[in-house]
Amino acid sequence: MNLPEGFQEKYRTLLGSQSDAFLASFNAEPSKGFRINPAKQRAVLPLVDTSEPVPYVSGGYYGNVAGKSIVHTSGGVYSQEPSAMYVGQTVAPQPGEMVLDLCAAPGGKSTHIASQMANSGLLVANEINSKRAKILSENIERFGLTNVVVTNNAPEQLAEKWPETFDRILVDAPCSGEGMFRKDHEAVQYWHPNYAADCAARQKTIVSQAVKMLKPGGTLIYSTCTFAPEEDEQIIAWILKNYPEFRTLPIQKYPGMQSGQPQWADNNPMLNDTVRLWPHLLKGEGHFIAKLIKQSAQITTAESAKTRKKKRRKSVRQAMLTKAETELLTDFIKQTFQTNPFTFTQIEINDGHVHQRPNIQLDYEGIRILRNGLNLGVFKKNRFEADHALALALTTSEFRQVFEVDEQQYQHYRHGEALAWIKATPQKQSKTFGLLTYQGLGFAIGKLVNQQLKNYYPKGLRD
Ligand SMILES: C[S@@+](CC[C@H](N)C(=O)[O-])C[C@H]1O[C@@H](n2cnc3c(N)ncnc32)[C@H](O)[C@@H]1O
Repeated sequence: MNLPEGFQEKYRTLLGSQSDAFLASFNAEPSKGFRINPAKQRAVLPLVDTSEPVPYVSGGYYGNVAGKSIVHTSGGVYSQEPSAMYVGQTVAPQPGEMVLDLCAAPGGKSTHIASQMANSGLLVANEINSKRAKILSENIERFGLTNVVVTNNAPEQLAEKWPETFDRILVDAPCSGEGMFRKDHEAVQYWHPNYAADCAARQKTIVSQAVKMLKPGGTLIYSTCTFAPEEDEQIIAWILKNYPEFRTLPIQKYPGMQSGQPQWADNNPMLNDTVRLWPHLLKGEGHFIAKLIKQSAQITTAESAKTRKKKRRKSVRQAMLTKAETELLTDFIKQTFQTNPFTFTQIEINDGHVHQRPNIQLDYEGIRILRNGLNLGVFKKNRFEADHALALALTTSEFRQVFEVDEQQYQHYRHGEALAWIKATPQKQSKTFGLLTYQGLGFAIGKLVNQQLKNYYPKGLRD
């Protein structure tokens, strides 16, 4: 790979005797990996090669999974390069917590974080870029997550709304991406001697908003996929200097991982707690991770009281279903599921679209929401149409009708075609929704009508 002269010089100076190995690593193949969705593990394990586990991530494996394979489309796995998996592992959310992933698209860390929360508590997965936020939302859906709200806002807008709200915040910052040069050759072209400093300025702006949203006692995780000290140790040194209520927490170092380098910033020994993953020392791309705890209140007591009052004044705006809509939805649930899998008190309707919000609620006025928990479906004239998300969030045993398809039918359905279905037995009810599975994994919703499985595969996902 052609690396800019300035880049090579910079890392020769910083890395000394290690620099040859470091620069040579750019000519090696990038590492690939996938993470198994714990909720679908039993069905996925026989279908993937788990011979090479990533030693520092439970459920993480080296290898490649095709995007069109059933383990991928059913949300059984998330393809993620191995070093990046250590970020979600370091976040280590506890069930029931309120977590914010501030720079979340396309969703690698969010899907990992939410998987560890086992659908309890709340994860707000935010992405500033609207196109990327849509992809994030699709990945949250694919992973079958029901406790996630996907938002599309600038960090400043969220901080205004949610002061001292979260137990954990991840800032997986936009960065110069030097650690991804092997994966994305184009990224090299953006490199210039001041690029890291430009990125650092933006990172400080983002972090300063994250700091406001963290509860006292809360944990901030900061990560980048770059080697540049300006964006790594120097950002953490800046946080420690400007926000004295923060201190670092040690991150476990597995073989091949190194401590952050205090001498690349202001020599603060706390930087030894941070971790660097180098491509010449382990099988993975370049990453930096820091974990910090906020020890005391960031905003003054007077300000907190004002915020609490403001929060109390805001009533929760929850659109309710009409009697007719409730009846239609109840019929749909009875016909489709063995027992009611939903919590009615959390069901809301927005423009005919029905969703079950997570059980922890925030004030979302003025916030752009792309997904709020689990999408159930939409009212259309006098019927209720099931949402694709149900196929991914619910298990096969929850559906009354399960249609196990073969390889060819799997491909056809994903192209958008209806399937002839003559296997219908008397107990298979006509005109009701059911789950399509392939190799035991649910991947779509379908409706059996006159010995045909009508296609409900979302247009945007067809191929
Ligand atoms: C490293 S990527 C995040 C990757 C993601 N966490 C994952 O694991 O899939 C950084 C993200 O920050 C977003 N971003 C860019 N500028 C931003 C800003 N000023 N504030 C917040 N996020 C920003 C980018 O659009 C990008 O999606």
